[in-house]
Parts: sequence; C-alpha cells; structure tokens
Amino acid sequence: MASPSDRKATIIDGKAIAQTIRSEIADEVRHLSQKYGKVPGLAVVIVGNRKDSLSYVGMKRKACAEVGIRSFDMNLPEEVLESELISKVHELNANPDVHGILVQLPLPKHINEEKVLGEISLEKDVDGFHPLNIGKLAMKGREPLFQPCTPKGCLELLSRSGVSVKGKNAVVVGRSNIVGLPVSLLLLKADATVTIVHSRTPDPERLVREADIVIAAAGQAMMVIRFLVAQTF
Ligand SMILES: Nc1nc2c(c(=O)[nH]1)N[C@@H](CN(C=O)c1ccc(C(=O)N[C@@H](CCC(=O)O)C(=O)O)cc1)CN2
Repeated sequence: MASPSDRKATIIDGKAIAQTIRSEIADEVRHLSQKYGKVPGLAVVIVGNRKDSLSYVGMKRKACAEVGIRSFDMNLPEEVLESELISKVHELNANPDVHGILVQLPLPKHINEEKVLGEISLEKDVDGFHPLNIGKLAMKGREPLFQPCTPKGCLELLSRSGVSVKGKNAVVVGRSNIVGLPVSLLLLKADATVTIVHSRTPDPERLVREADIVIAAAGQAMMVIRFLVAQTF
C-alpha cells in the first residue's frame, strides 16, 4: 500500500458521470416506451414541508422529466395519519402506471417509518429500503430487486472512474440505514474488505488514512479531508 503522502488525488467528476447516466437512462426509457407502448412511472411521496426534503424531491422529479419518466407527485401534509399514508402507498402499489415508489425520508415523528416502508410493494421498492430487499443485500448469494440509490451511486462513480473495489481496503464513515450501512454491504458484495467507522470507533483518523477507498457518509462536510490533511502536513 502506498503511504498517504505518495498518493495523488484524482477528482471524480460526478456531474459529468451523472449526465452520461441520465442520457443512457433516457435512451432506455425511449426504447421501453417504443417496445411496450408504456412510459415508466415513478411516484415520489413527501410528507410535510422540510426544506431539504422538498429540495431532494424537486431534484428527483426534475430528473424524471429530463429522462422521460412519468412522475406521480404526492405531497401530503405534516399531520397526515400513518394509516392515510399507508392507504396512499397501497393505492400506488395498485396503480399499473406506477412502476416505482419513493417515500422521502425522514417522515414526521408520529409515523412509523419501518411500517410504511414495509408496505411498499417489493417490485416497486426502487429505494431498496423494504426489509426483504435490504435483507437480500445483506446476504451472500442473494440479490435485492433494487439497491439504495446513494450507495449504488457511490459504487457507480468508482466503477466508471476505473477504480476496482475487489480486494481493496474500504472504510465507510457512518452507519446510517440510508447510506453507511447499505454502501458497506455493496462494497462487501464487490469483494472489498470493509471497515465501518462510527462515533464509537477508536482512532478513526488512522483507519481513514490507511484505507484504499473512503466513503464519507457521516453528514459532516470536510471530515475526511481533515483526517487526511492532518497526516500530510
Ligand atoms: N426515500 C429516500 N429518502 C432519503 C434518501 C433516499 O435516498 N431515499 N436520501 C436522503 C436525501 N437524499 C435524497 O433523497 C440525498 C441527500 C444527500 C445526498 C448527497 O449525496 N449529498 C452529498 C452532497 C451532494 C451535493 O452537495 O451535491 C453529501 O452529503 O456529501 C444524496 C441524497 C434522505 N432521504
């Protein structure tokens, strides 16, 4: 392994890769529409008015429009009952024009996230958060129908940048259900040796400095850069 000071940084151009992926998806959507006479449909459900969630949902809907996916918007009020939200999910499960369902997280405190996510039809669980999809992601020799998008995006960025994961020492900072945990499982499936660094891990700086691949998913900007710079100077 190279020492940290021998390593050269290459910036991955995520925006350029995203644009390539979007144009590939647009081709695929066109092909599907021509072959089957059906346009793929994605329902994006948001509860409440969190600014960050509204912004993410807006980006998802815009991305759908850009690639020709039909977007089904469902904006529910903060006070919606859990049972009402679940009924909406059941409606979307039964709608043949909806092929994927995303329920934006976090949900308000009075709603049980696990219960709601477990009600999304497995075949439409494009976030891959249904317990069966996550369970299959965690198991050897099993494949989930869908993988969570940010973790899948991280592996896609590595692969499209020519970085092989197999046999590498990968460190994931964070253990959230949305990014840290599933990205660790994906790296393991791709034959990396995976260490998860979290708030109780002793000497996280050393683990990060010694890693071949670091994925920062701790919700704290610049944390990993600080670990690496501290070693260099
Ligand atoms: N149903 C879902 N809810 C939520 C998800 C999700 O994947 N599905 N993820 C987050 C919110 N989110 C997308 O919805 C999201 C937030 C942040 C990022 C991300 O990559 N952030 C980068 C910064 C990127 C930038 O500034 O351009 C970072 O933190 O380093 C991706 C997705 C919660 N809810």
